Amino acid sequence: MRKVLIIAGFDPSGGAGIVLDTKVVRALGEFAASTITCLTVQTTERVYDAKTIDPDFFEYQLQKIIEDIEPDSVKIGLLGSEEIARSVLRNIRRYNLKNIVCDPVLKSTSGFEFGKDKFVEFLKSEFLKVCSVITPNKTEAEVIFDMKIENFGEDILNSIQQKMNKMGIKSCVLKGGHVDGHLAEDVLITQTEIYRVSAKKKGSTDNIHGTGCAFSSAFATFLAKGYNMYDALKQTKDFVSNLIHNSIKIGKGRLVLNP
Ligand SMILES: Nc1ncnc2c1ncn2[C@@H]1O[C@H](COP(=O)(O)OP(=O)(O)OP(=O)(O)O)[C@@H](O)[C@H]1O
Ligand SMILES: Cc1ncc(COP(=O)(O)O)c(N)n1
Repeated sequence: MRKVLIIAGFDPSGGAGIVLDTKVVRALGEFAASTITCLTVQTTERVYDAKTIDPDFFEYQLQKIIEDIEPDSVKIGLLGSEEIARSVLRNIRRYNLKNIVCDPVLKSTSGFEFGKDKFVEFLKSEFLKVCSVITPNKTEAEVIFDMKIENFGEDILNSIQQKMNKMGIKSCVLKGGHVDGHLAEDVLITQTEIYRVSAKKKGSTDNIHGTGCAFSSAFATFLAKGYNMYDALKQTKDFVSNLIHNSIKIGKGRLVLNP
């Protein structure tokens, strides 16, 4: 069995974060271990508050679990602070971790801001370049690449590719759930290639949450299984689209995925 290490935050409603991530890895037949970066007060309606774990304590759990399970891939979700991000970076280097999928979570679907300016600058200048692939949504990509992204036209994608090369970012999947249109299109941009996948859109993206978390944990699981980037993306897209089309209402707010 393949082992996926989840580094992410805790959402008590189970709609996002580590609870959803571990269910995704399990649904795909592999084993998930997890380290918690941050606790949230959160329901299907909104995020009320978030508190990052003490950075030394976080690093202690991270190192012990890496030494024990030796993961085949890593999914990074909500980091929540520069200190936690620095700790993750240090240990990616120390243990020479591979197949790292980073979902650069900056804001929840409901609008809660998880990252402040210094944290974002650290991600852009030092953190994202050590990841195998990053999976920003439209808003996160606009912050990371410092540009407006109205659509996934050739000019915009070429400009992102140039910026990635300058910043040292190896690969990026731009997720298009929040881009207008009747298709949910995502684009994998590597240093040399641009590759698109799409699926039928269901309802309003703003009414479902956890899609980005499920996407990055599925992607990390397919990399752990040995798929290349393109095949991992195709498999992930099918898996997540299916979850979205079968999303359920468990509380008073948004629909959630139920892998
Ligand atoms: N309404 C939808 N119908 C079908 N697929 C969707 C829909 N919304 C998003 N997707 C797909 O779900 C995946 C996640 O994309 P999205 O842009 O929603 O990420 P996100 O904003 O980080 O998610 P979230 O913030 O909800 O966790 C992508 O593959 C995207 O194309
Ligand atoms: C612990 C945690 N991690 C990530 C998200 C982002 O997910 P979403 O954008 O669907 O709210 C979240 N709300 N909570």
